[in-house]
Formats: sequence, structure tokens, C-alpha cells
Amino acid sequence: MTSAESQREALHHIAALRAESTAQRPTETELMARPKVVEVDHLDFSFGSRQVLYDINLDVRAGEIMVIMGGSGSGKTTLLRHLVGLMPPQPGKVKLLNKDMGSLKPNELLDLKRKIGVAFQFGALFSSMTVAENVKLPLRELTDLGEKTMDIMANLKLEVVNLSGFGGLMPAALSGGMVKRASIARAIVMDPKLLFLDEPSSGLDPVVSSALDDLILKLREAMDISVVVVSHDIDSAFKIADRITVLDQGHILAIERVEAIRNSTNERVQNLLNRRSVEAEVDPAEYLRRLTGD
Ligand SMILES: Nc1ncnc2c1ncn2[C@@H]1O[C@H](COP(=O)(O)OP(=O)(O)OP(=O)(O)O)[C@@H](O)[C@H]1O
Repeated sequence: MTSAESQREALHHIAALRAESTAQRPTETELMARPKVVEVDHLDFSFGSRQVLYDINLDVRAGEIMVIMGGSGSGKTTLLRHLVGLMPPQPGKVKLLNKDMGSLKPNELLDLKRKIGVAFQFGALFSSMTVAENVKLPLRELTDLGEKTMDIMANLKLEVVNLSGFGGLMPAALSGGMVKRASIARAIVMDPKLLFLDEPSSGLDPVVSSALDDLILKLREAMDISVVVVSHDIDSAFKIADRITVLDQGHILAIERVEAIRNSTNERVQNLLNRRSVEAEVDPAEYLRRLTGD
């Protein structure tokens, strides 16, 4: 894509993000008719003698938001790291955009990396560079665009995530929610087909977290991307997901649409949902204290 095309596309994204969201969840039939953009086939993984993933099979469809949930230590991050190519590739186990991650030549892997965006837990911005420099990193590493074009593209993506004008600041000057949005700007700066988000709402209060959910939904709509989100946050998963994958001690317990997970009769799925009410319920008095700083 030329830089002019890319800029035109970004302006189109900004206009779409400003429009009211009208998206409905696709039906099961609609979803299953779409091509697979992620395919995991009988994936096992062990750290030394400790097996942490057991026979994982899942797919993500074009334009879908798939949320991967599970208790602490259930294997979510390990699975995500396999999906984005950070674990030793195993032929035939993980395919992204129809490419087998385990049998790509280095230049093919680079080509694939240009089509995926990743935002890791805690935002993971480099504290020694400005927000705009952070957003430009993938462009610097994966393209040979000129400095001016990179500046324009970074600024457009900052505008997409509502951080216009904050590019010159250092990450330490941003709030938690702004850091998350900046890391999303970095993840989408190459206009990826696939976006991976690791715990986007961790550490955020419910209001900021809900705004981030809205941003993820609108990004999917405006950019026509598929999104895989690893999350502990059940409310967020119910809001944004088309389907939810539930991991339990390295095993897939369920891959279902939101309503089916909500109404699941599986005791372990229900345990996970109920744990939310104990672990994640916000005490209104505590929330008010945090807001007012008292
Ligand atoms: N580098 C490692 N070496 C050995 N064991 C590891 C390593 N990384 C993770 N594990 C173990 O693998 C299991 C799965 O970990 P993983 O981080 O994927 O879980 P998770 O579901 O993402 O957990 P959390 O929600 O707490 O981040 C855990 O038991 C963890 O202790």
C-alpha cells in the first residue's frame, strides 16, 4: 500500500469511528460461512516436563472478535504467544491468514507480521521514547517509509484512538487508559488484518475499561479487522465478543457464542463466571474514593 492510500484509509477509519455503531453480532451461520483467519490444530505445549496446553483446537473467523478467557495460569498467554509467533513454531499447528506459522521462510514471516498487530499487557510502551515514537516503531522496523510519512501515519492512528495531540508526550505522562489506547494505536499503525490484545482492560477502572471496549468494537467495524482478545474481564468479554473460548488448566472447556457461555450448564464455566462476582465486583464506595482521590 502506498502512503497516500494508507493516509486515505486512515481518514476513512476516523470518519467511521465517529459514526454511531450499528453493528449486530453475526449469527452462528453467518460467522461459520466466513473464512478462517486463525486456525489452531491439535496444539500441545509443555514448559520442560510441565504440560500447559492440551490438544487446543480453535478457529477465528474474518471480522470476528474472539475473547479467550480462563482463570490465572490456565494458559491464555501461552496460547496467545503461539498465535503471534513468539513460541517455537510447530508445523501444522497454527495458521494465520492461511499461512502455516511452523513452515514459513523468514521473508514470509516478515510479510505476515506486517498483517498482524499486537498489544501486550500493561501497554508495554517504551518509557524512553515519546508516545508518537512508540507508535511509529512497527513502521520503522517493518517498512522503509520516510520519516514524514511515518509521522503522518502515527498521528492519524493517534487520532483514531482519540489521542490526537498527545504524541509528543512521554508515556509516563499518560493515564492508564491512555497508555492502553496508545499501545492499540501502535498495534494498528500498519493497518493489520488481525489484531491481538492481551488483557486490554487490566488495571483500568470500569468506566475507562468500558470506553476501551467501545473503541475495540468500533475499530473492528471501521477497519474490518478480526480481533483476538485475552481477558480476565467477563463483563468486557460479554460486551465485545462474538465467541468466547474458555480455557481451564490448559484444556479448552468451551468455544461458544456469548449467550451460550452466559447460559452454560457446564459447572466449570459457571464457576469461572461466578468467580467474577466475587473477584471483580467493584465496591461503589471504593470506586468513588478512587475517583475523588480521597
Ligand atoms: N516460562 C515459563 N516457564 C515455566 N512455566 C511457565 C512459563 N510461563 C508460564 N508458565 C506456566 O504455564 C502455565 C500457563 O501460564 P500462562 O501465563 O499462559 O497462563 P495465563 O492463563 O495467561 O495466566 P494469567 O492470567 O495469570 O496471566 C502456568 O502454570 C504458568 O505457571
